[in-house]
Amino acid sequence: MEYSQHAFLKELGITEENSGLYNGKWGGKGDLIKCINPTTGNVIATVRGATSEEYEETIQAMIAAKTKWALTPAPKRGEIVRLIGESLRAKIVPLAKLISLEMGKIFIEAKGEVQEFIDVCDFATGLSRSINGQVMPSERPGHVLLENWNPLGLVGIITAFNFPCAVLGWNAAISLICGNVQLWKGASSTSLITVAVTKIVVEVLEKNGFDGAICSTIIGPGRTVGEKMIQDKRFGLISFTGSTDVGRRISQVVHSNFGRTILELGGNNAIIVAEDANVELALRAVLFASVGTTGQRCTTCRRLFVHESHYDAVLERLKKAYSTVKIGDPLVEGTLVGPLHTAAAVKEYTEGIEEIIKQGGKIAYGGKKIDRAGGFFVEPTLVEINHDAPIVKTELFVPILYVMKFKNLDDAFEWNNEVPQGLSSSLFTNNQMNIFKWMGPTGSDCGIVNVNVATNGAEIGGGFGGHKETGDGIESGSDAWKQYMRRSTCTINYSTSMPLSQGIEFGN
Ligand SMILES: NC(=O)c1ccc[n+]([C@@H]2O[C@H](COP(=O)([O-])OP(=O)(O)OC[C@H]3O[C@@H](n4cnc5c(N)ncnc54)[C@H](O)[C@@H]3O)[C@@H](O)[C@H]2O)c1
Repeated sequence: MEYSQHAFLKELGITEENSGLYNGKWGGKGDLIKCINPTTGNVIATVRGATSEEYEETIQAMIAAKTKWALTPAPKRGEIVRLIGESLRAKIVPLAKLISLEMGKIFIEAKGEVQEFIDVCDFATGLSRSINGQVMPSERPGHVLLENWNPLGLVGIITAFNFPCAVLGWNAAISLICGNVQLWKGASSTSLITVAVTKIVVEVLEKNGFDGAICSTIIGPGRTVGEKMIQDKRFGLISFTGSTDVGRRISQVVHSNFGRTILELGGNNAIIVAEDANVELALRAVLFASVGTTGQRCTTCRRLFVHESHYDAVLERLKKAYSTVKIGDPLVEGTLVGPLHTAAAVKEYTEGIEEIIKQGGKIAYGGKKIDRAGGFFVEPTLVEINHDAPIVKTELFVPILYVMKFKNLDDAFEWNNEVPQGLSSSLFTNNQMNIFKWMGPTGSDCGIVNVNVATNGAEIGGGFGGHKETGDGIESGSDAWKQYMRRSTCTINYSTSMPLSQGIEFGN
Protein backbone atom coordinates (compact mmCIF):
# COMPACT_ATOMS: atom_id res chain seq x y z
CA MET A 1 0.00 0.00 0.00
CA GLU A 2 1.12 3.54 -0.79
CA TYR A 3 -0.39 5.02 2.36
CA SER A 4 2.86 5.85 4.12
CA GLN A 5 4.21 7.74 1.07
CA HIS A 6 1.55 10.48 1.38
CA ALA A 7 2.00 12.34 4.68
CA PHE A 8 -0.95 14.68 4.03
CA LEU A 9 -3.42 11.78 4.41
CA LYS A 10 -2.92 11.90 8.19
CA GLU A 11 -3.90 15.60 8.27
CA LEU A 12 -7.28 14.53 6.85
CA GLY A 13 -7.76 11.73 9.36
CA ILE A 14 -7.28 9.04 6.69
CA THR A 15 -5.74 5.82 7.94
CA GLU A 16 -4.68 2.63 6.13
CA GLU A 17 -8.14 1.12 6.79
CA ASN A 18 -11.13 3.45 6.89
CA SER A 19 -14.81 3.25 7.80
CA GLY A 20 -17.17 3.83 4.90
CA LEU A 21 -20.29 4.74 6.82
CA TYR A 22 -21.16 7.71 8.97
CA ASN A 23 -24.59 8.30 10.51
CA GLY A 24 -23.73 10.08 13.72
CA LYS A 25 -21.12 7.43 14.39
CA TRP A 26 -18.66 5.70 12.09
CA GLY A 27 -19.37 2.18 10.87
CA GLY A 28 -18.92 -0.02 7.83
CA LYS A 29 -19.14 -3.81 8.02
CA GLY A 30 -19.57 -4.42 4.29
CA ASP A 31 -17.22 -5.09 1.39
CA LEU A 32 -13.63 -3.89 1.39
CA ILE A 33 -12.88 -1.25 -1.25
CA LYS A 34 -9.31 -0.83 -2.43
CA CYS A 35 -8.64 2.83 -3.26
CA ILE A 36 -6.36 3.09 -6.27
CA ASN A 37 -3.91 5.81 -7.26
CA PRO A 38 -4.52 6.22 -11.03
CA THR A 39 -0.99 7.60 -11.51
CA THR A 40 0.63 4.34 -10.37
CA GLY A 41 -2.15 1.76 -10.34
CA ASN A 42 -1.27 0.96 -6.70
CA VAL A 43 -3.58 0.74 -3.70
CA ILE A 44 -3.40 3.86 -1.48
CA ALA A 45 -5.54 2.62 1.43
CA THR A 46 -8.82 0.74 1.95
CA VAL A 47 -12.36 1.63 2.95
CA ARG A 48 -14.92 -0.78 4.37
CA GLY A 49 -18.37 -0.12 2.85
CA ALA A 50 -21.76 -0.45 4.54
CA THR A 51 -24.19 -3.38 4.82
CA SER A 52 -27.99 -3.35 4.23
CA GLU A 53 -28.60 -3.32 7.99
CA GLU A 54 -26.34 -0.29 8.34
CA TYR A 55 -28.26 1.44 5.54
CA GLU A 56 -31.50 1.09 7.48
CA GLU A 57 -29.81 2.19 10.71
CA THR A 58 -28.61 5.30 8.86
CA ILE A 59 -32.06 6.20 7.58
CA GLN A 60 -33.42 5.85 11.12
CA ALA A 61 -30.63 8.10 12.45
CA MET A 62 -31.46 10.71 9.79
CA ILE A 63 -35.17 10.57 10.63
CA ALA A 64 -34.30 11.08 14.30
CA ALA A 65 -32.15 14.13 13.44
CA LYS A 66 -34.54 15.71 10.94
CA THR A 67 -37.01 17.65 13.10
CA LYS A 68 -34.46 19.56 15.19
CA TRP A 69 -32.61 20.61 12.04
CA ALA A 70 -35.81 21.59 10.22
CA LEU A 71 -36.88 23.74 13.17
CA THR A 72 -33.47 25.45 13.46
CA PRO A 73 -33.87 28.94 11.94
CA ALA A 74 -32.45 29.13 8.42
CA PRO A 75 -29.83 31.80 9.27
CA LYS A 76 -28.54 29.54 12.07
CA ARG A 77 -28.29 26.68 9.57
CA GLY A 78 -26.49 29.16 7.32
CA GLU A 79 -23.97 29.82 10.09
CA ILE A 80 -23.19 26.08 10.29
CA VAL A 81 -22.67 26.03 6.52
CA ARG A 82 -20.37 29.06 6.84
CA LEU A 83 -18.31 27.17 9.42
CA ILE A 84 -18.13 24.15 7.09
CA GLY A 85 -16.70 26.54 4.48
CA GLU A 86 -14.14 27.77 7.03
CA SER A 87 -13.06 24.21 7.86
CA LEU A 88 -12.66 23.47 4.16
CA ARG A 89 -10.53 26.60 3.80
CA ALA A 90 -8.25 25.34 6.57
CA LYS A 91 -7.87 21.96 4.86
CA ILE A 92 -7.81 23.08 1.22
CA VAL A 93 -4.24 21.98 0.50
CA PRO A 94 -4.31 18.43 1.92
CA LEU A 95 -7.81 17.88 0.54
CA ALA A 96 -6.78 19.05 -2.93
CA LYS A 97 -3.75 16.77 -2.75
CA LEU A 98 -6.01 13.84 -1.93
CA ILE A 99 -8.27 14.71 -4.88
CA SER A 100 -5.22 14.70 -7.19
CA LEU A 101 -3.98 11.45 -5.69
CA GLU A 102 -7.21 9.47 -5.85
CA MET A 103 -9.17 11.08 -8.70
CA GLY A 104 -6.17 12.05 -10.86
CA LYS A 105 -6.85 15.72 -11.73
CA ILE A 106 -3.93 18.14 -11.44
CA PHE A 107 -3.41 19.87 -8.10
CA ILE A 108 -4.42 23.34 -9.28
CA GLU A 109 -7.75 22.03 -10.60
CA ALA A 110 -8.23 19.98 -7.42
CA LYS A 111 -7.72 23.12 -5.36
CA GLY A 112 -10.27 24.89 -7.55
CA GLU A 113 -12.69 22.06 -6.81
CA VAL A 114 -12.40 22.55 -3.04
CA GLN A 115 -12.67 26.32 -3.58
CA GLU A 116 -15.94 25.70 -5.42
CA PHE A 117 -17.36 23.96 -2.33
CA ILE A 118 -16.18 26.91 -0.20
CA ASP A 119 -17.77 29.40 -2.61
CA VAL A 120 -21.09 27.55 -2.47
CA CYS A 121 -20.92 27.63 1.33
CA ASP A 122 -20.53 31.44 1.20
CA PHE A 123 -23.37 31.70 -1.31
CA ALA A 124 -25.64 29.43 0.78
CA THR A 125 -24.87 31.37 3.98
CA GLY A 126 -26.18 34.55 2.34
CA LEU A 127 -29.10 32.68 0.88
CA SER A 128 -30.09 31.42 4.33
CA ARG A 129 -31.25 34.97 5.07
CA SER A 130 -33.04 35.52 1.79
CA ILE A 131 -34.89 32.37 0.65
CA ASN A 132 -38.41 33.64 0.39
CA GLY A 133 -41.86 33.14 -1.05
CA GLN A 134 -44.14 35.55 -2.84
CA VAL A 135 -47.18 37.33 -1.55
CA MET A 136 -49.80 37.52 -4.29
CA PRO A 137 -52.89 39.76 -4.41
CA SER A 138 -55.94 37.76 -3.39
CA GLU A 139 -59.17 38.20 -5.37
CA ARG A 140 -61.15 37.81 -2.14
CA PRO A 141 -61.61 40.67 0.32
CA GLY A 142 -59.93 40.16 3.72
CA HIS A 143 -57.70 37.39 2.38
CA VAL A 144 -53.94 36.97 1.98
CA LEU A 145 -52.48 34.64 -0.65
CA LEU A 146 -48.87 33.66 -0.15
CA GLU A 147 -46.41 30.87 -0.69
CA ASN A 148 -44.37 29.23 2.01
CA TRP A 149 -41.31 26.99 1.63
CA ASN A 150 -40.54 24.08 3.95
CA PRO A 151 -37.75 21.47 3.99
CA LEU A 152 -38.23 18.20 2.10
CA GLY A 153 -36.82 16.10 4.94
CA LEU A 154 -34.46 13.43 3.64
CA VAL A 155 -32.33 14.20 0.59
CA GLY A 156 -30.19 11.58 -1.19
CA ILE A 157 -27.08 12.84 -2.97
CA ILE A 158 -25.35 10.44 -5.38
CA THR A 159 -22.20 11.78 -7.03
CA ALA A 160 -19.75 10.93 -9.81
CA PHE A 161 -16.01 10.28 -9.57
CA ASN A 162 -14.90 13.33 -11.55
CA PHE A 163 -15.98 16.01 -9.05
CA PRO A 164 -15.74 13.97 -5.86
CA CYS A 165 -15.88 17.02 -3.56
CA ALA A 166 -17.49 20.01 -5.32
CA VAL A 167 -20.68 18.24 -6.41
CA LEU A 168 -21.41 17.31 -2.81
CA GLY A 169 -20.91 21.00 -2.01
CA TRP A 170 -23.30 22.24 -4.71
CA ASN A 171 -26.00 20.08 -3.21
CA ALA A 172 -25.19 19.95 0.47
CA ALA A 173 -24.60 23.65 1.14
CA ILE A 174 -27.94 24.59 -0.41
CA SER A 175 -29.89 21.60 0.91
CA LEU A 176 -28.63 22.18 4.46
CA ILE A 177 -29.69 25.82 4.63
CA CYS A 178 -33.07 24.64 3.30
CA GLY A 179 -33.37 22.46 6.43
CA ASN A 180 -32.90 18.96 5.02
CA VAL A 181 -30.88 16.06 6.34
CA GLN A 182 -28.84 14.24 3.72
CA LEU A 183 -27.33 10.91 2.79
CA TRP A 184 -24.33 11.19 0.46
CA LYS A 185 -23.11 8.32 -1.68
CA GLY A 186 -19.94 9.24 -3.57
CA ALA A 187 -18.39 7.10 -6.29
CA SER A 188 -16.69 4.02 -4.82
CA SER A 189 -13.48 4.79 -6.70
CA THR A 190 -13.12 8.07 -4.80
CA SER A 191 -13.97 6.67 -1.36
CA LEU A 192 -11.03 8.23 0.48
CA ILE A 193 -12.16 11.69 -0.65
CA THR A 194 -15.69 10.87 0.55
CA VAL A 195 -14.33 9.87 3.96
CA ALA A 196 -12.10 12.97 4.25
CA VAL A 197 -14.87 15.42 3.25
CA THR A 198 -17.34 13.75 5.60
CA LYS A 199 -14.90 14.11 8.49
CA ILE A 200 -14.53 17.85 7.82
CA VAL A 201 -18.29 18.43 7.58
CA VAL A 202 -19.45 16.39 10.55
CA GLU A 203 -16.79 17.77 12.86
CA VAL A 204 -18.46 21.18 12.43
CA LEU A 205 -21.93 19.78 13.17
CA GLU A 206 -20.81 17.91 16.26
CA LYS A 207 -18.71 20.79 17.64
CA ASN A 208 -21.80 22.99 17.42
CA GLY A 209 -24.09 20.57 19.19
CA PHE A 210 -25.89 19.14 16.18
CA ASP A 211 -26.39 15.48 15.37
CA GLY A 212 -23.82 14.41 12.78
CA ALA A 213 -26.49 12.21 11.15
CA ILE A 214 -27.74 15.42 9.48
CA CYS A 215 -24.86 14.80 7.04
CA SER A 216 -24.72 11.04 6.75
CA THR A 217 -22.46 9.24 4.30
CA ILE A 218 -22.63 5.75 2.91
CA ILE A 219 -20.00 4.12 0.72
CA GLY A 220 -20.77 1.17 -1.51
CA PRO A 221 -21.52 0.21 -5.09
CA GLY A 222 -24.27 1.85 -7.13
CA ARG A 223 -25.93 -1.46 -7.87
CA THR A 224 -26.47 -2.18 -4.15
CA VAL A 225 -26.30 0.97 -1.98
CA GLY A 226 -27.29 3.30 -4.85
CA GLU A 227 -30.26 1.10 -5.77
CA LYS A 228 -31.42 1.05 -2.14
CA MET A 229 -31.40 4.83 -2.09
CA ILE A 230 -33.32 5.34 -5.33
CA GLN A 231 -35.97 2.79 -4.37
CA ASP A 232 -36.45 4.31 -0.94
CA LYS A 233 -39.62 6.42 -0.91
CA ARG A 234 -38.54 8.16 2.30
CA PHE A 235 -36.28 10.48 0.28
CA GLY A 236 -37.96 13.73 -0.72
CA LEU A 237 -35.32 14.24 -3.42
CA ILE A 238 -32.65 12.18 -5.14
CA SER A 239 -29.99 14.46 -6.57
CA PHE A 240 -27.90 12.42 -8.96
CA THR A 241 -24.76 13.41 -10.85
CA GLY A 242 -23.37 10.82 -13.23
CA SER A 243 -23.79 9.11 -16.57
CA THR A 244 -26.90 9.32 -18.71
CA ASP A 245 -27.32 5.52 -18.60
CA VAL A 246 -27.48 5.41 -14.80
CA GLY A 247 -29.53 8.62 -14.77
CA ARG A 248 -32.12 6.99 -17.03
CA ARG A 249 -32.47 4.11 -14.57
CA ILE A 250 -32.78 6.54 -11.65
CA SER A 251 -35.37 8.60 -13.48
CA GLN A 252 -37.46 5.50 -14.17
CA VAL A 253 -37.32 4.21 -10.59
CA VAL A 254 -37.79 7.49 -8.72
CA HIS A 255 -40.42 8.95 -11.04
CA SER A 256 -42.44 5.71 -10.99
CA ASN A 257 -42.87 6.50 -7.28
CA PHE A 258 -43.65 10.16 -8.10
CA GLY A 259 -40.40 11.09 -6.37
CA ARG A 260 -38.39 14.19 -7.17
CA THR A 261 -35.00 14.19 -8.86
CA ILE A 262 -32.21 16.48 -9.90
CA LEU A 263 -30.38 14.75 -12.75
CA GLU A 264 -27.00 16.13 -13.84
CA LEU A 265 -25.94 13.73 -16.58
CA GLY A 266 -23.55 13.42 -19.51
CA GLY A 267 -22.60 16.30 -21.79
CA ASN A 268 -21.32 16.58 -25.36
CA ASN A 269 -20.26 20.18 -25.43
CA ALA A 270 -19.27 22.24 -28.45
CA ILE A 271 -17.26 25.38 -29.06
CA ILE A 272 -17.95 27.32 -32.25
CA VAL A 273 -15.24 29.60 -33.64
CA ALA A 274 -17.02 32.07 -35.94
CA GLU A 275 -15.43 33.93 -38.86
CA ASP A 276 -15.22 37.12 -36.77
CA ALA A 277 -13.87 35.43 -33.62
CA ASN A 278 -10.81 36.44 -31.65
CA VAL A 279 -8.97 33.24 -32.55
CA GLU A 280 -6.22 33.66 -29.95
CA LEU A 281 -8.83 33.81 -27.20
CA ALA A 282 -10.66 30.82 -28.65
CA LEU A 283 -7.49 28.70 -28.80
CA ARG A 284 -6.74 29.27 -25.12
CA ALA A 285 -10.29 28.35 -24.18
CA VAL A 286 -10.34 25.25 -26.38
CA LEU A 287 -7.11 23.90 -24.89
CA PHE A 288 -8.35 24.23 -21.29
CA ALA A 289 -11.80 22.92 -22.17
CA SER A 290 -10.58 19.87 -24.11
CA VAL A 291 -7.55 18.56 -22.17
CA GLY A 292 -8.32 19.95 -18.68
CA THR A 293 -9.15 17.20 -16.15
CA THR A 294 -7.93 14.80 -18.88
CA GLY A 295 -11.22 15.25 -20.73
CA GLN A 296 -13.21 14.03 -17.72
CA ARG A 297 -15.40 17.05 -17.00
CA CYS A 298 -19.10 16.90 -17.82
CA THR A 299 -18.44 20.27 -19.50
CA THR A 300 -15.31 19.17 -21.41
CA CYS A 301 -15.30 20.47 -24.99
CA ARG A 302 -15.71 17.39 -27.19
CA ARG A 303 -16.72 19.07 -30.47
CA LEU A 304 -15.04 22.07 -32.08
CA PHE A 305 -16.67 23.77 -35.08
CA VAL A 306 -14.28 26.15 -36.83
CA HIS A 307 -15.13 28.54 -39.65
CA GLU A 308 -13.42 27.46 -42.87
CA SER A 309 -11.36 30.67 -42.95
CA HIS A 310 -9.60 29.69 -39.68
CA TYR A 311 -9.80 25.91 -39.88
CA ASP A 312 -6.29 24.98 -41.07
CA ALA A 313 -4.57 27.50 -38.80
CA VAL A 314 -6.58 26.47 -35.74
CA LEU A 315 -5.91 22.78 -36.31
CA GLU A 316 -2.18 23.40 -36.73
CA ARG A 317 -2.02 25.57 -33.61
CA LEU A 318 -3.93 22.98 -31.61
CA LYS A 319 -1.62 20.19 -32.74
CA LYS A 320 1.30 22.26 -31.56
CA ALA A 321 -0.35 23.07 -28.24
CA TYR A 322 -1.31 19.41 -27.67
CA SER A 323 2.30 18.35 -28.34
CA THR A 324 3.65 20.65 -25.62
CA VAL A 325 1.14 19.77 -22.89
CA LYS A 326 2.98 18.11 -20.02
CA ILE A 327 1.42 14.77 -19.12
CA GLY A 328 2.29 13.12 -15.83
CA ASP A 329 1.80 12.94 -12.08
CA PRO A 330 -1.01 15.38 -11.20
CA LEU A 331 0.74 16.28 -7.94
CA VAL A 332 3.88 17.48 -9.71
CA GLU A 333 3.97 21.20 -10.51
CA GLY A 334 3.85 21.92 -14.22
CA THR A 335 1.78 18.84 -15.13
CA LEU A 336 -1.24 19.88 -17.18
CA VAL A 337 -2.74 16.47 -17.89
CA GLY A 338 -2.94 13.68 -15.33
CA PRO A 339 -4.00 10.08 -15.83
CA LEU A 340 -7.48 8.85 -16.65
CA HIS A 341 -9.30 7.75 -13.52
CA THR A 342 -9.44 3.99 -14.12
CA ALA A 343 -8.15 1.19 -16.34
CA ALA A 344 -11.74 0.95 -17.68
CA ALA A 345 -11.45 4.55 -18.91
CA VAL A 346 -8.26 3.66 -20.81
CA LYS A 347 -10.22 0.85 -22.50
CA GLU A 348 -13.02 3.32 -23.34
CA TYR A 349 -10.35 5.52 -24.96
CA THR A 350 -8.62 2.78 -27.03
CA GLU A 351 -11.93 1.25 -28.15
CA GLY A 352 -13.22 4.74 -28.93
CA ILE A 353 -10.21 5.45 -31.16
CA GLU A 354 -10.83 2.17 -33.06
CA GLU A 355 -14.48 3.08 -33.58
CA ILE A 356 -13.62 6.61 -34.69
CA ILE A 357 -11.33 5.22 -37.40
CA LYS A 358 -14.04 2.74 -38.46
CA GLN A 359 -16.46 5.66 -38.83
CA GLY A 360 -14.09 7.58 -41.12
CA GLY A 361 -12.35 9.73 -38.51
CA LYS A 362 -8.74 10.78 -39.04
CA ILE A 363 -6.42 11.09 -36.05
CA ALA A 364 -4.79 14.51 -36.35
CA TYR A 365 -2.84 14.20 -33.11
CA GLY A 366 -2.41 11.55 -30.39
CA GLY A 367 -4.60 8.45 -30.35
CA LYS A 368 -2.37 6.22 -28.27
CA LYS A 369 -2.22 4.82 -24.78
CA ILE A 370 0.92 5.86 -22.88
CA ASP A 371 2.82 3.10 -21.10
CA ARG A 372 3.90 4.63 -17.85
CA ALA A 373 4.60 2.36 -14.87
CA GLY A 374 1.12 1.09 -13.96
CA GLY A 375 -0.66 4.44 -14.46
CA PHE A 376 -3.74 5.05 -16.64
CA PHE A 377 -2.26 7.52 -19.14
CA VAL A 378 -3.37 8.33 -22.69
CA GLU A 379 -2.49 10.99 -25.26
CA PRO A 380 -4.96 13.85 -25.55
CA THR A 381 -6.27 13.43 -29.08
CA LEU A 382 -7.47 15.54 -31.99
CA VAL A 383 -9.73 13.95 -34.59
CA GLU A 384 -11.06 15.21 -37.93
CA ILE A 385 -14.46 13.66 -38.60
CA ASN A 386 -17.94 14.46 -39.98
CA HIS A 387 -20.23 16.27 -37.56
CA ASP A 388 -22.91 13.59 -37.99
CA ALA A 389 -20.80 10.45 -37.49
CA PRO A 390 -22.68 8.41 -34.84
CA ILE A 391 -19.71 8.39 -32.44
CA VAL A 392 -19.67 12.22 -32.38
CA LYS A 393 -23.14 12.07 -30.84
CA THR A 394 -22.02 9.99 -27.86
CA GLU A 395 -20.07 11.08 -24.79
CA LEU A 396 -16.67 9.36 -24.65
CA PHE A 397 -15.46 10.43 -21.21
CA VAL A 398 -11.81 10.78 -22.31
CA PRO A 399 -9.68 13.54 -23.91
CA ILE A 400 -10.74 13.22 -27.55
CA LEU A 401 -11.67 16.42 -29.40
CA TYR A 402 -13.51 16.28 -32.74
CA VAL A 403 -12.52 19.20 -35.00
CA MET A 404 -14.96 20.11 -37.78
CA LYS A 405 -15.16 22.79 -40.48
CA PHE A 406 -18.21 24.96 -41.28
CA LYS A 407 -19.09 27.59 -43.87
CA ASN A 408 -22.34 29.07 -42.49
CA LEU A 409 -22.78 29.90 -38.82
CA ASP A 410 -26.40 28.69 -38.95
CA ASP A 411 -25.11 25.20 -39.77
CA ALA A 412 -22.77 25.29 -36.77
CA PHE A 413 -25.71 26.28 -34.51
CA GLU A 414 -27.70 23.36 -35.92
CA TRP A 415 -24.79 20.93 -35.39
CA ASN A 416 -24.37 22.17 -31.82
CA ASN A 417 -27.97 21.12 -31.17
CA GLU A 418 -28.06 17.85 -33.13
CA VAL A 419 -26.68 15.66 -30.31
CA PRO A 420 -28.89 14.07 -27.63
CA GLN A 421 -27.07 15.86 -24.79
CA GLY A 422 -27.59 19.52 -23.85
CA LEU A 423 -25.18 20.68 -21.17
CA SER A 424 -22.71 23.39 -22.24
CA SER A 425 -21.88 25.33 -25.40
CA SER A 426 -19.72 28.30 -26.39
CA LEU A 427 -19.61 30.68 -29.30
CA PHE A 428 -16.52 32.75 -30.07
CA THR A 429 -17.58 35.85 -31.96
CA ASN A 430 -17.24 39.62 -31.85
CA ASN A 431 -20.54 40.21 -33.59
CA GLN A 432 -23.42 41.22 -31.32
CA MET A 433 -26.04 39.89 -33.74
CA ASN A 434 -24.48 36.43 -33.48
CA ILE A 435 -24.43 36.68 -29.69
CA PHE A 436 -28.11 37.43 -29.30
CA LYS A 437 -29.10 34.83 -31.88
CA TRP A 438 -26.96 32.24 -30.03
CA MET A 439 -28.76 33.04 -26.75
CA GLY A 440 -32.22 33.17 -28.34
CA PRO A 441 -34.86 30.65 -29.42
CA THR A 442 -32.97 29.49 -32.51
CA GLY A 443 -29.58 29.42 -30.79
CA SER A 444 -28.01 26.88 -28.45
CA ASP A 445 -30.38 24.41 -26.77
CA CYS A 446 -28.02 23.81 -23.83
CA GLY A 447 -28.38 24.77 -20.17
CA ILE A 448 -25.07 26.66 -20.34
CA VAL A 449 -24.75 29.09 -23.24
CA ASN A 450 -21.45 30.98 -23.27
CA VAL A 451 -19.86 33.63 -25.44
CA ASN A 452 -16.07 34.04 -25.70
CA VAL A 453 -15.66 31.75 -22.66
CA ALA A 454 -14.87 28.02 -22.55
CA THR A 455 -17.58 25.37 -22.07
CA ASN A 456 -16.17 24.42 -18.67
CA GLY A 457 -15.38 26.31 -15.47
CA ALA A 458 -18.84 27.56 -14.49
CA GLU A 459 -19.23 30.02 -11.62
CA ILE A 460 -21.32 28.90 -8.65
CA GLY A 461 -23.61 31.96 -8.66
CA GLY A 462 -25.45 30.75 -11.75
CA GLY A 463 -27.71 27.72 -11.88
CA PHE A 464 -25.79 24.72 -13.24
CA GLY A 465 -27.53 22.10 -15.35
CA GLY A 466 -28.52 20.93 -18.80
CA HIS A 467 -31.40 19.78 -20.96
CA LYS A 468 -32.32 16.74 -23.08
CA GLU A 469 -30.27 13.65 -22.12
CA THR A 470 -28.20 15.76 -19.72
CA GLY A 471 -31.23 15.52 -17.46
CA ASP A 472 -33.17 18.15 -15.62
CA GLY A 473 -32.93 20.32 -12.58
CA ILE A 474 -30.27 22.83 -11.68
CA GLU A 475 -27.72 22.91 -8.92
CA SER A 476 -25.72 25.51 -7.05
CA GLY A 477 -26.72 29.15 -7.74
CA SER A 478 -29.71 31.14 -9.00
CA ASP A 479 -32.94 29.71 -7.55
CA ALA A 480 -31.71 26.10 -7.39
CA TRP A 481 -32.66 26.14 -3.69
CA LYS A 482 -36.34 25.78 -4.63
CA GLN A 483 -35.75 22.18 -5.66
CA TYR A 484 -34.65 21.32 -2.12
CA MET A 485 -37.89 22.66 -0.59
CA ARG A 486 -41.59 21.97 -0.65
CA ARG A 487 -43.71 24.89 -1.78
CA SER A 488 -47.10 25.43 -0.21
CA THR A 489 -49.60 28.02 -1.37
CA CYS A 490 -51.38 29.41 1.69
CA THR A 491 -54.63 31.37 1.74
CA ILE A 492 -55.42 33.15 4.98
CA ASN A 493 -58.83 34.64 5.65
CA TYR A 494 -58.61 37.48 8.17
CA SER A 495 -62.21 38.64 7.61
CA THR A 496 -65.46 37.43 9.19
CA SER A 497 -67.06 36.43 5.88
CA MET A 498 -66.45 33.46 3.59
CA PRO A 499 -66.36 34.66 -0.03
CA LEU A 500 -65.47 31.92 -2.54
CA SER A 501 -63.02 32.32 -5.36
CA GLN A 502 -64.26 32.72 -8.94
CA GLY A 503 -67.30 34.48 -7.39
CA ILE A 504 -69.05 31.19 -6.67
CA GLU A 505 -72.14 31.46 -4.45
CA PHE A 506 -72.58 28.11 -2.68
CA GLY A 507 -75.68 27.48 -0.63
CA ASN A 508 -76.15 31.13 0.44
N1 LIG B 1 -24.02 17.22 -15.67
C1 LIG B 1 -23.23 17.28 -14.61
O1 LIG B 1 -23.31 18.18 -13.79
C2 LIG B 1 -22.19 16.22 -14.39
C3 LIG B 1 -21.14 16.46 -13.49
C4 LIG B 1 -20.18 15.49 -13.29
C5 LIG B 1 -20.25 14.29 -14.02
N2 LIG B 1 -21.25 14.08 -14.90
C6 LIG B 1 -21.31 12.85 -15.70
O2 LIG B 1 -20.93 11.73 -14.89
C7 LIG B 1 -20.34 10.73 -15.72
C8 LIG B 1 -19.03 10.27 -15.13
O3 LIG B 1 -19.18 9.86 -13.82
P1 LIG B 1 -19.29 8.32 -13.35
O4 LIG B 1 -18.55 7.45 -14.29
O5 LIG B 1 -18.93 8.30 -11.90
O6 LIG B 1 -20.85 8.08 -13.52
P2 LIG B 1 -21.73 6.81 -13.11
O7 LIG B 1 -23.09 7.04 -13.65
O8 LIG B 1 -21.05 5.54 -13.48
O9 LIG B 1 -21.75 6.83 -11.50
C9 LIG B 1 -22.23 7.95 -10.79
C10 LIG B 1 -22.71 7.52 -9.42
O10 LIG B 1 -23.86 6.69 -9.57
C11 LIG B 1 -23.74 5.54 -8.76
N3 LIG B 1 -24.60 4.49 -9.35
C12 LIG B 1 -24.29 3.60 -10.31
N4 LIG B 1 -25.35 2.80 -10.57
C13 LIG B 1 -26.36 3.21 -9.75
C14 LIG B 1 -27.71 2.80 -9.56
N5 LIG B 1 -28.24 1.81 -10.25
N6 LIG B 1 -28.44 3.46 -8.65
C15 LIG B 1 -27.93 4.50 -7.95
N7 LIG B 1 -26.66 4.92 -8.08
C16 LIG B 1 -25.88 4.29 -8.97
C17 LIG B 1 -22.25 5.28 -8.77
O11 LIG B 1 -21.87 4.42 -7.72
C18 LIG B 1 -21.71 6.69 -8.62
O12 LIG B 1 -21.75 7.10 -7.27
C19 LIG B 1 -20.16 11.39 -17.09
O13 LIG B 1 -21.20 10.97 -17.93
C20 LIG B 1 -20.28 12.87 -16.78
O14 LIG B 1 -20.67 13.67 -17.87
C21 LIG B 1 -22.23 15.02 -15.09
